[in-house]
Amino acid sequence: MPLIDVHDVHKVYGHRLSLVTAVAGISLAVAQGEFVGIMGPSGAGKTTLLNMMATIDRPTSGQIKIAGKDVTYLSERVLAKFRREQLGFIFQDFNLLAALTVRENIILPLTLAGLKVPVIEEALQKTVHLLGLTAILARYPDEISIGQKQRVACGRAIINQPQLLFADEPTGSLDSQAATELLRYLTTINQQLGTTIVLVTHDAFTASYCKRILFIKDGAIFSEIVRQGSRQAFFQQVIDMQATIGGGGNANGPFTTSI
Ligand SMILES: Nc1ncnc2c1ncn2[C@@H]1O[C@H](COP(=O)(O)OP(=O)(O)OP(=O)(O)O)[C@@H](O)[C@H]1O
Repeated sequence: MPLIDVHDVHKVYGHRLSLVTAVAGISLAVAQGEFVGIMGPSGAGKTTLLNMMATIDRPTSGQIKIAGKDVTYLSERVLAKFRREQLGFIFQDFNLLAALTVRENIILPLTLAGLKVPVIEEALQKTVHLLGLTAILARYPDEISIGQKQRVACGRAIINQPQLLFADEPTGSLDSQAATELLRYLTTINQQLGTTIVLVTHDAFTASYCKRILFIKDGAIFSEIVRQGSRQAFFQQVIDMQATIGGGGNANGPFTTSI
């Protein structure tokens, strides 16, 4: 059974006189433990698709199952609990709370869930050890680097050990060194913790860390590539596919030189 099962999903925004079809009948499956990228031109429907899989947005029609559970039409209250317990999220702009320390930001999901201090402390230690954040726990977000900010956001996303981690342009605000670091940590999370990762990106270097990439165009799946050889070879495949798909690829983006 796939961990994520998307069946003929459509998403239409707007009202009768101005309808926008963001997703036009996508079906896909993501297996447990996969590291999947979603790419495609600007406006292709990537974020809409990710948000529907992440239960942040609802399909207009179609069905989405996560671990066999149909999440398509669950109530908002049930979905909020499901997200808190089963899913992790990383966004381009980190979404850290400026008034909280790094430590408080990372443990926030567990504090909100009302877990006991020793349980929180144990989870915190594991997370900060994995992400190399031990030395900066007492600092505030405006006292750390951009790359550290995204690692803190990553820590907050995985502290509840979600089976699924969704990331929307996680390297979009990072320089190439910080991006590389984050991508190595995401690889570790995928390989060591077995966390399934689904990531949206415009960037070929970022995508080259995935094991499989779905290319979306005009709200539909255009093609798919699977990494078989080296990451460098996969990077070239991504660039080639971006050239084929056209419109909005980032083949000359800031990270292409670091390959
Ligand atoms: N809330 C909304 N209301 C109306 N239209 C929307 C909304 N969200 C997205 N759209 C439209 O749906 C289409 C797909 O948007 P989406 O953000 O999913 O694309 P994307 O591939 O993630 O684009 P980008 O790479 O530029 O972020 C676009 O035409 C967009 O303008």
